[in-house]
Amino acid sequence: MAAREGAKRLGAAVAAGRRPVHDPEMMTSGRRTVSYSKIKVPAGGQKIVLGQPIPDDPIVPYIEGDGIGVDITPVMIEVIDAAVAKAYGGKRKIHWMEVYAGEKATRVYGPDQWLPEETLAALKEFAVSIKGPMTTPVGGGIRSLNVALRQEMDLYQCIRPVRYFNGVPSPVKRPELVDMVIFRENTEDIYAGIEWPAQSEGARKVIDFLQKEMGVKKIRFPETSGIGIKPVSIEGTTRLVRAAIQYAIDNDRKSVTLVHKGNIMKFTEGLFRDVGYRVAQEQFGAQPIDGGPWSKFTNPKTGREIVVKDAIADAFLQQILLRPAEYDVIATLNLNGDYISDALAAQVGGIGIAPGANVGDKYAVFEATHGTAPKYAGLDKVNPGSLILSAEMMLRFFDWKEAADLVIKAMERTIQDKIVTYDFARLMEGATEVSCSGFGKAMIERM
Ligand SMILES: NC(=O)C1=CN([C@@H]2O[C@H](COP(=O)(O)OP(=O)(O)OC[C@H]3O[C@@H](n4cnc5c(N)ncnc54)[C@H](OP(=O)(O)O)[C@@H]3O)[C@@H](O)[C@H]2O)C=CC1
Ligand SMILES: O=C(O)CCC(=O)C(=O)O
Ligand SMILES: [Mg+2]
Repeated sequence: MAAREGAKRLGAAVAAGRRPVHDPEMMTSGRRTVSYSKIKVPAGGQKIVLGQPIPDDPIVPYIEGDGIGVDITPVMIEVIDAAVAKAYGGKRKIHWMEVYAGEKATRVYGPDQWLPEETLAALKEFAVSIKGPMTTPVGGGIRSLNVALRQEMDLYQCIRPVRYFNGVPSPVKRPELVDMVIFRENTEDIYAGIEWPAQSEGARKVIDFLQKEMGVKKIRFPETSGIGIKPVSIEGTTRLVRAAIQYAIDNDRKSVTLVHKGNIMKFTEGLFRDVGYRVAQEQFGAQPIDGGPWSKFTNPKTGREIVVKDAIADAFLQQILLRPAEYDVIATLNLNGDYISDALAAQVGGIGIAPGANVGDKYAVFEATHGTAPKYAGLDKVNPGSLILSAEMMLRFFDWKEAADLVIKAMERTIQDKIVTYDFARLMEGATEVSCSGFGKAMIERM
């Protein structure tokens, strides 16, 4: 079976909250094959093998994360353990296994060990994991470890649902109209990290090549330009758009919007749009509406219509504020998806409750949308909601629906009782402000 078929199913399964069907080619060995130096594999618990039923006692690796990782990760674990215990009375239990990346890895493994090999090996061996945020310095320094993980593990779908919880303070009048799921391409685009600093030998060589070999005359200041390359492929676009459309089918959604800047970047963002429509037409039987390019097809599962349309990114950013109800599933490129994630999260109360999952053919790594918020690190202050809701997505992937529902119910009740962290408290009348761990406790009390 083609790997991309496996990808389609795993991605759709994560997004739809179903476990993937049996597929021998997606299986890793049921036995332990790797020995670890610093990672302590729990004595109890079993490895998740994709394609087989999720065990009742899965081992789940987690990366604590930099900055506020130290605050939110233990709270997430406490809340998820409580939900699982309450839902299954001890019949099911996650065996958490800490693995190291980012600043903590440099403390455990030594200087410059930001993403140790055994961490990557463990994330692959145990297939499904969750991570806190990791710091990326601006300008120089190490490249993003978050992006590196996505690329190394080929986690090509970044799935970020954006929905409103009643009672959350929002800067818009009708936040409840926002109900979108972003499918962000996660391995290509300008995020590939192919770039050279201004005045470096690399930049000079590339500029020289462009000017002399390619006849490029449009580099305004060639002597002082940094250069970045933006690869966008037919394969990468096809698999991402296919996953987004499959999600729309599985979840009875109304539309899939391809968001791009293809009027300006014709052969990258424009390619994304064109290939996106082609996928809809050739793989899902979509037919052009009024001569196209918007297209539609009948959802084979529900008989309802799904429209595939596109929007240019700048216009899209104003439309999600003015007419959010018109947008549903969003498929977009890496950089656009990064911007859109935070912008949409703000409409429903901010990145304190914005969850996500990175999904590929063989592995899934769940993670919040936000970063390390360094000024709050270690203060037990920030909202743990994003990471808790990312773990809730993981529970749905396990098909542990009862536990996932408990997490959502507890989140709703806690917010409705106006027990919130600082980010919501500062915008709400009559709220009780609690700490990060206090919010977790309040959630557990309301399960
Ligand atoms: N996937 C990842 O691991 C990501 C990592 N990063 C990295 O994180 C670092 C910091 O990035 P930065 O641009 O400051 O973005 P952050 O997302 O870390 O923080 C920006 C602001 O968002 C608010 N915020 C973030 N998290 C929470 C939370 N849990 N609860 C409440 N409010 C929250 C805070 O707002 P306020 O100040 O208003 O209180 C915070 O100052 C960078 O190194 C960046 O590269 C960034 C994004 C994703
Ligand atoms: O990797 C980083 O530091 C930032 C990534 C990011 O903002 C994101 O994935 O949303
Ligand atoms: Mg981001």
